[in-house]
Amino acid sequence: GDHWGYGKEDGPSAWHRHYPVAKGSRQSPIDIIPDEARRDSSLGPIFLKYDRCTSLSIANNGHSVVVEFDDSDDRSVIQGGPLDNPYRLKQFHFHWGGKGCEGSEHTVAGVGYASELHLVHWNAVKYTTYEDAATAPDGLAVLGIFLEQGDDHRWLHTITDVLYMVKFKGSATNFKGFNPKCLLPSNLHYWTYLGSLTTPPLHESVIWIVLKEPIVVSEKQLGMFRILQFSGEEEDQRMRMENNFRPPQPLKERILKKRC
Ligand SMILES: CN[C@@H]1CN(c2cccc(OC)c2)S(=O)(=O)c2sc(S(N)(=O)=O)cc21
Ligand SMILES: [Zn+2]
Repeated sequence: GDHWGYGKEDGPSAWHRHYPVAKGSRQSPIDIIPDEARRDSSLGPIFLKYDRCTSLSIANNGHSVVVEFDDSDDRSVIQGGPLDNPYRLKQFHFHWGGKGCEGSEHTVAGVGYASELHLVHWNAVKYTTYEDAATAPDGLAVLGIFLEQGDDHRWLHTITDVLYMVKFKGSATNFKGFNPKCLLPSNLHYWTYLGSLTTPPLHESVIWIVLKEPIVVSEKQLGMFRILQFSGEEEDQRMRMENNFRPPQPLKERILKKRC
């Protein structure tokens, strides 16, 4: 099983022991410095075609809460921006902090948000399976959306109201008819760079597209994420799921880009 986590012994600073790519040349997340982002005239707008998306389930995988989609055809894709073809939506999940402190993975000029939503897509044009795509340099496209603490988010309730059903690691339940379009901010201005999964296996296979505009959610809604447990129901050690974020990694020889 997964022998990694976010604790002192098994957390991000220890991942390199089992996953040496943790010290690679295109690791994620990064600290985004807006003034250093290079304008790129070849970057067009991104298009999210989620209208026919089919959510299937919501689950606690011991690292986050994940909503899985039917990715057996191109019914829900992201395209445009830095992408050469459409990438299929496979799942989305969140990263968050402890009481009132940081929680996002990417930071902006050194400042973190309370949480970060990741919509994971894969290149089904070039690769036959998700697993093949997840190890290819242009295999995945992850859309990152910051969550800022403030007023209640009307639609996030659809998710936070069912978290009690997936409290423990390994629990899952039906979650049909959810369209993540309702979690998007009003404008899709973005930064983009070549990076990796932010969790083991840390594959350097992700084209990151991080939206500039956060969505606003309430402290109460953020608190609902913290009823989740890293641990399974049978384990006697209760481990509240929080601070499940990797800190920013060295940019190295990469250039952060933005649309003109
Ligand atoms: C546990 N964390 C997820 C692992 N996944 C996974 C699943 C199946 C195979 C595989 O590699 C072969 C990886 S994943 O690709 O769904 C992603 S994306 C991602 S993030 N934070 O960078 O957006 C974390 C994870
Ligand atoms: Zn993630």
